[in-house]
Amino acid sequence: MSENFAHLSVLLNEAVEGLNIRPDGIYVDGTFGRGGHSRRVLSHLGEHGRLIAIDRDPQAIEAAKALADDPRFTIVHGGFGQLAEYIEQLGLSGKIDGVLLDLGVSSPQLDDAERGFSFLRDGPLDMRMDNSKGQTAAEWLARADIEDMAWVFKTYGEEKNARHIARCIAADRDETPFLRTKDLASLIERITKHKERNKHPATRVFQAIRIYINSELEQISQALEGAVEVLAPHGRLSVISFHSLEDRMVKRFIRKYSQAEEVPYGLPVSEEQLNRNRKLQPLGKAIKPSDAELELNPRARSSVLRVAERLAQ
Ligand SMILES: C[S@@+](CC[C@H](N)C(=O)[O-])C[C@H]1O[C@@H](n2cnc3c(N)ncnc32)[C@H](O)[C@@H]1O
Repeated sequence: MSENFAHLSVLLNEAVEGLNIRPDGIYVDGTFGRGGHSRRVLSHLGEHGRLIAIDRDPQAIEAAKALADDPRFTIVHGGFGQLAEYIEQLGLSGKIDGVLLDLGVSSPQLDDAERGFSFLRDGPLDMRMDNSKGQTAAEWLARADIEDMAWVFKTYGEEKNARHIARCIAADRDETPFLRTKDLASLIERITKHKERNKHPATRVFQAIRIYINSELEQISQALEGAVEVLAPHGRLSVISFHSLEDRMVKRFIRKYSQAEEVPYGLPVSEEQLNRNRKLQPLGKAIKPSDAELELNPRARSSVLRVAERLAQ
C-alpha cells in the first residue's frame, strides 16, 4: 500500500505564507495529497478556524483519516474542479479566506508502481488519480484513434514525434497490447532517434496521457473559476504548478481577472464598467523553490508558485 511512500511538500513555507492565514479564517486545500500543506495551514489556525481539504485519490482520503479528530478539518473525496459546488453545499460560498492548489501528482502516486504513473517503475498502465472509476491509460491506448493519440501527445506533452509514436502504438497494439508501463516506455525508447540528455524519451507521452486520463487541464480551469467564486474579499489564491501548460493556465487566468475589460476605443463606458472584470490582484512575481529546497527535494525542480488576492467587488 502507498502508506510506505512519503511526500515532501513543495514550496511549503511560500505557498502557506501566500495564504496570509488569519487564525479564525476558512481555508481550502484542493490537493490534500499526504496533507503537508494542510497540516501547516492547521498549525496557523485557532480553534475557530476551518480547513476544507479535497482530493480525488482514495489513498489520499485514507491518509486524511489521521486528521479526523480535528474538528476544524473536513475532507472531501472528489475533483477540485467541483470546488465551488462543495463549498456551496457547506454553505461557505463567498466566505473562503484562501484556496491552495498544489497541482500534479504526489510522490506516493509516482513511486507506487501499481498506480502506473511512472515510466521508471513497471506496473499496470493505470494513471487514474481516482482509481475507483474511469478508464485506465491501458484501456484508452487499446482503443484510441491514431489522430486522437497524436493530438493528446502533442497538446498535453508538447511531443514533437506525436504522430509517429501514435502510429507505432496502433501498429503494435493488436499483437502486444500496452498493459504495463514498461510496454509503453520501451516502445518509445526503441523508436526515438534523437534522445535528449537527462530526459527519458517517454517523459512527454506519459505526462500527456496522465493529463488526458485525469482531465487535468479542465479540472484546473474549473477550480480556478470556482476559487474566484468562493473567495471572500481579500481572500488569497495560492497555486503551485509543475509544468509549463499548468503554469501558463494559471498565469493567463490571473491576468484575465486582473485587467480591466477591453472595449473598442472611443466607446463611452464608465470606470465601473471597465473594471467589472477585475476580480483578482496578482501578488508579486512567480516564486520558485530555493536552492536549499532543491537540494533536499529535486522533485521541486519545475515548481512555480503564483499568488493572487480576491478584490473586494
Ligand atoms: C502534489 S500532490 C499534493 C501534495 C500535498 N500538498 C502535500 O503536501 O501532501 C497533488 C494531489 O492532488 C490530487 N489531485 C490532483 N488533481 C486533482 C483534482 N483534479 N481534484 C482533486 N485532487 C487532485 C492528487 O491526487 C494528489 O494527491
